[in-house]
Amino acid sequence: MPSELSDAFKSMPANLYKKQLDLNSIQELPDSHAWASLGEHPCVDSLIAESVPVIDLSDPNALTLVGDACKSWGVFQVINHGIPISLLEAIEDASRNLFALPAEQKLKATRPPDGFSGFGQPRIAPFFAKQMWYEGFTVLGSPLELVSKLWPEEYCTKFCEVTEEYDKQMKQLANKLLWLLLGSLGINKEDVEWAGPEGQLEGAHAALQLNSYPACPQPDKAMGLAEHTDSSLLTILYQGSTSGLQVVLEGSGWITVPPLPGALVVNIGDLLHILSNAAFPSVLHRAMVNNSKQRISVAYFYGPPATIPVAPIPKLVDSSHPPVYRSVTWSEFLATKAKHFNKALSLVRMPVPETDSSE
Ligand SMILES: O=C(O)CCC(=O)C(=O)O
Ligand SMILES: [Fe+2]
Repeated sequence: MPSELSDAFKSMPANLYKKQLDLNSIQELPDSHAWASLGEHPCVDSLIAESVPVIDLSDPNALTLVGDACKSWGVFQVINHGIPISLLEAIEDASRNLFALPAEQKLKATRPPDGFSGFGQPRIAPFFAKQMWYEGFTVLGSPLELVSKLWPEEYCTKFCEVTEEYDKQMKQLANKLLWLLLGSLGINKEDVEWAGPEGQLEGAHAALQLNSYPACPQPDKAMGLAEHTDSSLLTILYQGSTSGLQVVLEGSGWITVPPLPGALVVNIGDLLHILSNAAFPSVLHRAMVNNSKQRISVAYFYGPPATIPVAPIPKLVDSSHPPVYRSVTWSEFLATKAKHFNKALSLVRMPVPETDSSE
């Protein structure tokens, strides 16, 4: 099993750049990008009154509100989160500049088939018959080596300064959110072995994913990012001011997470679903496109140290709540997901105990 996060895809190489078209120059939706069945899974915004909770982190009731949102939705938006708007705007600008580079220039920094960082289609692309109206740039660790293939030193330094500051501030927020989320389940710093004595989660890993969805000539037939759950503990998403993110509301269907000025979307990932012994659902989500403007989003995937076994927290396990999952490291889970995609969680699920038929 891979020991480093960056090695997670070594056993499942996928060429995610080879056939990439320059989406900015296409006037008509090619068949390769036309998703026939989208109409079967429409967005139900106009049919339901509910919406993804918006939580003010400075609210004295934040713990309860966050706990309720995580249990029923697996996703919420946060305001008063402490990340300056100027930093959110700076990372959006930096992403726009990156994606505006000419296609042949981007080829110099494509994601290697078995690697993590660089330009490319999403890792989930091989599991879908059609291609997504999407381009991504993933950063694990410092992006300096990669971006120095794209820009002169002065531009690289600026880009790296923004991503490093973003990473630093997101890490603090992710830490705070994780303890708040776990706190809502009655979990303290002593209950998580890898948290460290002060709960500082020193070894926590994170990856930054810059997403671009160019304006699309036929948005009702195209898919930005197909439905998936994230493999993280939690993901913090900045979606700027352009709508596109949708989540599944169980029993109702897809609903939009509307962009709110300065707000961040927080969603539960597969590993927190496991850690919480399935108390928090890992929310299914997707991104749609529009025909008037490019949409940029920035996802910060926050997870545990790469090789620490993640399992349901013992305090959440008892005879009436047996462990739903076996333990798995983030690296192992990423490798499993790369191979089996939406079956990965079921592959780490504990077998359901057989019931005694004589009773
Ligand atoms: O662009 C979005 O709204 C969603 C992005 C996302 O789900 C991801 O990067 O995993
Ligand atoms: Fe996602």
